[in-house]
Amino acid sequence: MADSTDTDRLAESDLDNQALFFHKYPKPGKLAIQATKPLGNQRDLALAYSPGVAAPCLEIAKDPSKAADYTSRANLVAVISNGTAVLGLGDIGPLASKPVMEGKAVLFKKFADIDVFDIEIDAREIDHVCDVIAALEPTFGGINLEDIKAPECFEIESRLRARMKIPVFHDDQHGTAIIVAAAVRNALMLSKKDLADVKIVASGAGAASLACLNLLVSLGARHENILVTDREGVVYEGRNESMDPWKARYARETEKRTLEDAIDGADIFLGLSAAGVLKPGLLKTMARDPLILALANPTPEIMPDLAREVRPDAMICTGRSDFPNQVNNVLCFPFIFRGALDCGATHITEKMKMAAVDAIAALARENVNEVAAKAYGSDTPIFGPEYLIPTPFDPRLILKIAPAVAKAAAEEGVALRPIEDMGQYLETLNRFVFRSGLIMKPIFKSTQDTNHRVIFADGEDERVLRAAQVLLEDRVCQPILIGRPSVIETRLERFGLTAKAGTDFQIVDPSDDPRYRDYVDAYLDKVGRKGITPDSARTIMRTNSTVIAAIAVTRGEADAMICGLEGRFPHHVRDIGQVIGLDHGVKRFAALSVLISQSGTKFFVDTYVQRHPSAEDIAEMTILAADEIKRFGIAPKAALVSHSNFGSDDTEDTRKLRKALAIIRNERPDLEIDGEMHGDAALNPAVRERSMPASTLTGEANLLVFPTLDAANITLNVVKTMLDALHVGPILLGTNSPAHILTPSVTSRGVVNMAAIAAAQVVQNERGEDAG
Ligand SMILES: NC(=O)C1=CN([C@@H]2O[C@H](COP(=O)(O)OP(=O)(O)OC[C@H]3O[C@@H](n4cnc5c(N)ncnc54)[C@H](OP(=O)(O)O)[C@@H]3O)[C@@H](O)[C@H]2O)C=CC1
Ligand SMILES: CC(=O)C(=O)O
Ligand SMILES: [Mg+2]
Repeated sequence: MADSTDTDRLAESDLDNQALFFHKYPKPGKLAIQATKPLGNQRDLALAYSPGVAAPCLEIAKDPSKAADYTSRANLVAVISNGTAVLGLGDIGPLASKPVMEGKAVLFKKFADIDVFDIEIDAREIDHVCDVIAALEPTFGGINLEDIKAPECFEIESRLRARMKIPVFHDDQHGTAIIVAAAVRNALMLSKKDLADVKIVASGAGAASLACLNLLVSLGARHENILVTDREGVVYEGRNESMDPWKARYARETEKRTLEDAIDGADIFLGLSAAGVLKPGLLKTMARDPLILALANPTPEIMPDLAREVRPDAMICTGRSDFPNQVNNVLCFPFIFRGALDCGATHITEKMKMAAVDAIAALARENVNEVAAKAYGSDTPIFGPEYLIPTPFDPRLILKIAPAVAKAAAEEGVALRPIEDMGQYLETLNRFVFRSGLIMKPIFKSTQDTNHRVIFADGEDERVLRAAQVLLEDRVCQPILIGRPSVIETRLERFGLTAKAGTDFQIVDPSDDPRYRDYVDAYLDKVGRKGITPDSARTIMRTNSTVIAAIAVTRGEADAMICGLEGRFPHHVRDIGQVIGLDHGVKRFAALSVLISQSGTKFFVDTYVQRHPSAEDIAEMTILAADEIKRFGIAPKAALVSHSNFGSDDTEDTRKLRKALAIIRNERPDLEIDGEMHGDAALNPAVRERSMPASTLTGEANLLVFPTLDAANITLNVVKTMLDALHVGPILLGTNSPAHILTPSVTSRGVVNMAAIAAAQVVQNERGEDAG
């Protein structure tokens, strides 16, 4: 088993490699453009392009506000950088900044469904930068300036705000300031200190730091309580080196010259400078219950564990997602822009920023509701030193920040399209709660540090080896690999993976394992009367890694198993059936597949096992699938899909579905389900309403149940390919212990997801046993 020091070492050394791999495959980069209108025929072409396109052009020429109706502009933001202050990496230039800007674009999309063009400009002079950006106004609904260094960024932003009639927002300044202000407010509430009295020492006198200080001052912090340091040390009155008018506002008449001098007695350390600037010893002189905001990215001014050693009373925040209290502008920019775009704001005003601060700070102090709890996984956070602000995954962020910002915009008179019906607006925002594509989050969270053992039948496969490394680093489970140790070691080295076979994970070598005889006996116990002779059992136990994995699970040497990267699905089903068997009361296995795409998450059953299920089989698989879906924190809504719509045809299959519906309604009246119905009626309530106004299904179905394997599997693959969706699964339903059969086309990410699902099933089964 790997201890935490081992896994830390692995994580530090291998994250870079994984990040390079992640960015390169399957397509370089993180973004692509997607058309939102079909271009299926000559007529579509005539509408989308010449001659039809002239009509919206002329409408917009007459009335520019019509661009919001006829183009994507109102939901399109430019993330623009000149690469002069890229994270804490410094002035690495516009081209090298592109991965960060693509990353910001993806966050805009994921968290707030805002489309983004990332624009990296080769321009450093203020005039040049402003001319380039101002000229882009016709294209965009908003401008998010990113990683442009101080002091130029201040002038650039204020000039562009004056020149442009769309929101211009320098994220490193204001996004950071908003989230810092929220964290400070909540921390001071816990330490029972007043912002007007606290002493603040800042490391960094650049874009982020000065904007944070400005906002804190406007909230009540006092200039005379603030000391700012930069590369030259304390910013004092009379200093000439590396000064500018924005820094000069914080120059103090003081004898202090170093961070060490300045931090003495400070209540808040605000780090927006560079890695490792804050040495642990310096924390000793800080006031009681200090707040340490070590926000440099990717490596903070001090790592939380070092800070905690010296100051156990400290509240510690970083910009990173792998520690509690992630104070990062990602908590702000997607949501503030969502609110600003939705009301057609021409500017983001101080009042809109304050509304965002209030919303974020208040959210952390609210009880976590059921929906949000799912984003946090098993440990529901409680407001306190380890939970000063919500995580970026909290689905309530968009519901709170966007309306507050839009309301403030209307009050300030900068909203061209004020939101008229806030209730209705909230409804539309609700779509993010389940469409974020972050569906695997509760699964991963529930497995954290539980250390369950997942055995992989295909332990020599590159995808399994890559997955094993990720699973170890992310503390999802302890992988056990079946394979030849020498092959595994050579491949780990070849793929640049730092995990060590035998140390970081256990290996089961089928040709040389001391438990071999015990395994053969255990197998014969299971299958001895099913036509397997002792001789063939011995051969199978040397050659069939699915059987070996399954025996390991039944002997309690592993908690769950993954196989199927090679070989035929039905053979693996047979082996698992013979050894692990069916869960109590279950008659047949079935396979549930999840498709995650930009347009939502859908579950499909049975995609791999039962060719021609009976009505009883369909009822059973639907109930198993619905229960599995709850593990993802989703309430199942099932549709029995067919070529027939609520009795429009009468065939063997439609009768079968109707009978299945009756069985399910009888056995599980709690389940929201209807059928048989067309696929479009399942997914579109308006279509369903036309044919069956009295349907017991509400909204969009998320579980599609098919009459045959052909129908389910064909639909799965067609939809997956057309939507470029991520397939998670197949999840084998009905097993006595978690066991999953992947398909030969699975990626290493797919292996990770399925191992996490298996580990989460173990966790949940244990909880069920404890409760029972
Ligand atoms: N967590 C979050 O959400 C955010 C974090 N950040 C982080 O903040 C940092 C600064 O970003 P930003 O303000 O945009 O960049 P800027 O280039 O505008 O400012 C950087 C500031 O840090 C100072 N600095 C750099 N190195 C050191 C050092 N070794 N010791 C003391 N001071 C130093 C610079 O000093 P000088 O003036 O002397 O050059 C300058 O004042 C980055 O690490 C960035 O990742 C930024 C935005 C958001
Ligand atoms: C988070 C961010 O914007 C930065 O570190 O620059
Ligand atoms: Mg930035």
